[in-house]
Amino acid sequence: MSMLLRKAWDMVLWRSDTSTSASSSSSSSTTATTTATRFSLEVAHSDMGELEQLPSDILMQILKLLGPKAVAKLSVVCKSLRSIASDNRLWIYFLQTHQAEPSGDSVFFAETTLSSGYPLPAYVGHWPQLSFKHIYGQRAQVPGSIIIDGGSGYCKFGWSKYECPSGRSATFLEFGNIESPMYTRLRHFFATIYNRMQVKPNKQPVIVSVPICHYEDTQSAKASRQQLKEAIYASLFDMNVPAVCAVNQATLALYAAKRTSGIVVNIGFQVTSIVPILNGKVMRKVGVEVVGLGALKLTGFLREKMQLNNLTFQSLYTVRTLKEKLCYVALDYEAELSKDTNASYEAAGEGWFTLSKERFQTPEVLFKPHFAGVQAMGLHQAIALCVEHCHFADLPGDNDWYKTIVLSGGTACLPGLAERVEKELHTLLPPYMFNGIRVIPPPYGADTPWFGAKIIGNLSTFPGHWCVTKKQFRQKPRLSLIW
Ligand SMILES: Nc1ncnc2c1ncn2[C@@H]1O[C@H](COP(=O)(O)OP(=O)(O)OP(=O)(O)O)[C@@H](O)[C@H]1O
Repeated sequence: MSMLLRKAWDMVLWRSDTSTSASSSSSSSTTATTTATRFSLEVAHSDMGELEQLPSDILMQILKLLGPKAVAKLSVVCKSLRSIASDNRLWIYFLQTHQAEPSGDSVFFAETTLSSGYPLPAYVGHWPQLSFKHIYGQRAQVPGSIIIDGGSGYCKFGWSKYECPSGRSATFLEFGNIESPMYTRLRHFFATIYNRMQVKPNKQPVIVSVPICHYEDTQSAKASRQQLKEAIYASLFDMNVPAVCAVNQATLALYAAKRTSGIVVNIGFQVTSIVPILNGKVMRKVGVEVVGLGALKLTGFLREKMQLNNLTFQSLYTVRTLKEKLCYVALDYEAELSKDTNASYEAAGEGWFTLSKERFQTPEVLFKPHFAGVQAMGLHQAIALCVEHCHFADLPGDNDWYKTIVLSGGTACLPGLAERVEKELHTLLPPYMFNGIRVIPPPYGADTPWFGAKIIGNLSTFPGHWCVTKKQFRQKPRLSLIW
């Protein structure tokens, strides 16, 4: 293997030498002479020699080890090498290993669907042939952007070129309600995040994600949304951020699932929103359902159950951890009650805890809010209602656009949730509405909207089509922005 690597490396070095000599000669002689020299050099080295004997998968492994720069040089050595060194699988591998992309599929989705910015193209008639080698090169030129997913409970922040968020903070505890359009609060919030990332605001574009709020299709809700938008843009531009892209969390979660249409069920910190989205646009006219139940309620419910069972704990953080580590959603609640469901977990600094029925009774609150004293419809009923509204809205285009249901939010990571939602929808909806429905668990766990933002931030066309610059904002503050 090392011999072969050396041989491949020699080819890279040879290519570097010839390109240097060719370019230096081009400055001193005529174009015709340079072309002739280059041609003869290439003919002389047009075979792959021993490398040709190798099975292509072995050769592919060697190229993977050489890395993208060397492979790009090799691709001009000869025809056979050009073909293998341009193989999309190889460049998908480099996109994953050198540019921290989660998968080739998400790059393909982004470049074919999101690259021309918002509004998204309504219908892509045929999928174009993409060269991932070309995309790799273009993406290498794109400056990294800052991503701030300002969840109402927990903020996740980091760099688009990194694999995952680099930090988190408890938004509500630290900054209060960032959905209320208070300039000073937002300015403090953003300044603190930039400080924690140790980065100057004027260097990179920023992608900001905010929870879906003021969701009604009324004039006053529209005015509140506009006010919040303007406060976000004004606070960031006053900090000299060069360009801002603000998208709501639900739309980003849909992009993370490689979709542009569907229903996003975001189980948030205090409320759950069920958001129909068509071609990247929130269908407020169809109706966003909001249920007054979120992560906080579930933690509170488990705390009460533990207190009733004389399980003592020092901090609410322990209860939250037990919820995350031990709770799950029962497929059949009644049947689960008769099973042995004991399980234990060692919470840091507090020792071992054993939970039993609380493990599935806690998430059951989502389906039976009255368990927690909340008067609201269950999650499944709210989703079914949204599906009905989408069906009868009879919007132009694909009739089944709403049949992909993407779960989002930390609570949506509870094991068994997608299966249970699907089962309940099967019972609640007539077959012509249910057939084709697919419920997808959060594609990137609790950080799903952050990853949706990363997909946008690493586009080969970013920031061009997605961002608003300070100048644009100052000239036209009320321009219709992505929300
Ligand atoms: N694996 C898990 N299982 C269950 N709950 C989880 C899991 N991971 C995180 N959570 C819970 O998710 C909650 C935080 O959710 P999330 O980060 O989505 O909130 P948020 O983005 O601030 O909400 P919002 O959508 O209102 O802005 C916490 O209560 C946490 O305990």
